[in-house]
Amino acid sequence: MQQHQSRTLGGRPQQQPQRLPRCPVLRSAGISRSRPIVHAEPTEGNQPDSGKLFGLIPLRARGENLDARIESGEFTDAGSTKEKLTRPLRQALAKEPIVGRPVARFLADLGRRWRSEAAKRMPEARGDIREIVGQPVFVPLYKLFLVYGKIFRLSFGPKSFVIISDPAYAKQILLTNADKYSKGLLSEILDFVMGTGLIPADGEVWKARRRAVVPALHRKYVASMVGMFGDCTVHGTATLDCAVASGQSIDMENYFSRLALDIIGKAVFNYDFDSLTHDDPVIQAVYTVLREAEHRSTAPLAYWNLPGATIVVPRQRRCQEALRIVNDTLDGLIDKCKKLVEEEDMEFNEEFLSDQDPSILHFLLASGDEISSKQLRDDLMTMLIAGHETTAAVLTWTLYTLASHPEATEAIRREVDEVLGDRAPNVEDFKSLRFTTRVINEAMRLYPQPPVLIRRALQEDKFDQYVVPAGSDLFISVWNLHRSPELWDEPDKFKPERFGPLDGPIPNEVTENFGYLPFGGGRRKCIGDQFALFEALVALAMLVRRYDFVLDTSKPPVGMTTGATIHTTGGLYMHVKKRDMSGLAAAVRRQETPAYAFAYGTSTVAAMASPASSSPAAVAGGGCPFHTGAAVPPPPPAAVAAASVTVGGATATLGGGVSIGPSAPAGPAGL
Ligand code: HEM
Repeated sequence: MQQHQSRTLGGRPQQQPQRLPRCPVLRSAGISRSRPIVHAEPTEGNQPDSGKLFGLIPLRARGENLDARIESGEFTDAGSTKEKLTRPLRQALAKEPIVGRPVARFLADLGRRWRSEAAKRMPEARGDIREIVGQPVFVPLYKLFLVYGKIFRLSFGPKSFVIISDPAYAKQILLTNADKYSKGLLSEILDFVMGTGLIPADGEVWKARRRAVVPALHRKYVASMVGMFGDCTVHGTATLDCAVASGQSIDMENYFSRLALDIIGKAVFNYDFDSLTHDDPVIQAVYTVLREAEHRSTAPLAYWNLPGATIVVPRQRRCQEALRIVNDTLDGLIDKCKKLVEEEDMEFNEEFLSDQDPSILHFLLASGDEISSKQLRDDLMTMLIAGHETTAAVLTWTLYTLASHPEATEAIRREVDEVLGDRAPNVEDFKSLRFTTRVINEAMRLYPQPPVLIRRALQEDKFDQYVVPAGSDLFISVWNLHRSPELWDEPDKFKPERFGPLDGPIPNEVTENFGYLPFGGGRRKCIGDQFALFEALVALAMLVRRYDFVLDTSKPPVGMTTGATIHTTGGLYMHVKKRDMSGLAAAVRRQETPAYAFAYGTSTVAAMASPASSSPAAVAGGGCPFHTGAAVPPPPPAAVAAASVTVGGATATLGGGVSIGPSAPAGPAGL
């Protein structure tokens, strides 16, 4: 790897980009409909909110600045400057045999020493933060990786970060020397929402919480969740059917965000957000808090720590209010579950699971784990956030990728037709849904969630010749690892076959020797990896089998922006059509009561073919929270004013806006 000199990244001010609301709920609720000016294919990104404060350089200009400077060779200047400066003198002296040659030899020795010292100094890019802020951070990091290689320091004034893009170094940080690292910056950023939950916690607290929480995701629990994934997916098809009937495109990123929220709410604390069919203050509050966590992870100034910021800054005031709503809701759920535990007559064992409430919260309380309500809340909040955005992003980018790979879509369908037919998957089916799993594995390689893992060195550590002092902040760029030309053949191409024969092991950090980290690795590896993979698999298998998804080309191209996970810049708008299954054998299209209906009782799979989904009300499309701002205008109010449609457990009153009635008990055929 070459040695490089420190450089200054500069930027020129240009026009200010339009702000883009990233919250799917806000977007779908039409609170702000602004669209980004600058759009990029998903190798670049768009301006998040923070770009407005700290940089006036639009994305393209920023990217081009960096590209132009890389091309100019300024970052590839290698070796010792002193050695280079003295080289012409040495060459001139070498021509003079009496005095010149001995001096030249002396200078050559010195030059060798300078070069070897320089080789021990880590390559360093000095920058103007404006060239990085405001675009997805992993994009410039990738460009710099291609020039600087597997380890380099990125410095902005007094701040600096070590960027790691090498599997062996990643393994050292995550596995072999894991006790030398903490979550550092991440704990500071997430403290306001996760406190000492598993993701930000370190040391003894982390050990204790991991010991307590991991057993809750036992085999039987995950198997029962698979049934719930199917139910939630089916519930969500009402919304897709609205889109089919109306002909309007639908923001599938928003859709998956809501699906994942509904699932994680039930899985973690047995709360039915039902965000797929309605909006309410709790859902809004959850999204406000999520967006704030992302905002804080991308903002270069921790202004919220300034005295009075939470009172004076409107955004921070809103965040405090949202936190209060979420905390109150969680406290209520904790109290309710405590009462259930007191009243129920269930013996606790390591596979404890209650039909009435199979949540992780129930397991934790029934286990007799003595923890404060605050710690419990921190744990629940952590899992809510960790398990929601990630899975939603994986589904979003998988579907996006499939849109340009019809052959993969067809292969998924063949597999699902054969293995499942029209029923939802159960946990046993995963052994057979191998190609579909590979598609998700490959989409997670191309779009890792999160794209960067953050650590702080608690002690000095060494990576080959490079010393990283205690206190250093390190970014393991999973994006760089997953797209490294040294590790992958045609790294930017979607090739699910790259992981070998389908009957081989499911790729993970061990099979790929830390070159593939979809769920991290080592002792802080994701505790929800199986849960999440099953969740994505159920949703993808069921939806791709039943619907055709086609990108809405009338919308701006899909670009990337980032918070904790990779978001699209303006939504993933797709036209949805029912798949033509007329050619399929009737036997495959049978409806049956699935064996998975374990913990969440009523299965709604049979409702997939319910005529209610094509009722006039559904055709109107106004009941979908997704369609409030869609391109095709809703029907005139008079036509829909009195219409109502029952969607799963909620009655949606149609009227051109999001006006959703309270949950009403509806049978499985409610769809
Ligand atoms: C596709 C979905 C998911 C992806 C891509 C994902 C990814 C990750 C990654 C990369 C890490 C490691 C972070 C680090 O080392 O800094 C992690 C940790 C974690 N994940 Fe997930 N995750 C997903 C779903 C879930 C779900 C569903 C849950 C909960 C049910 C969950 C709970 C956690 C927790 C608690 C941690 C912290 C573990 C620790 O530090 O001990 N994740 N996840």
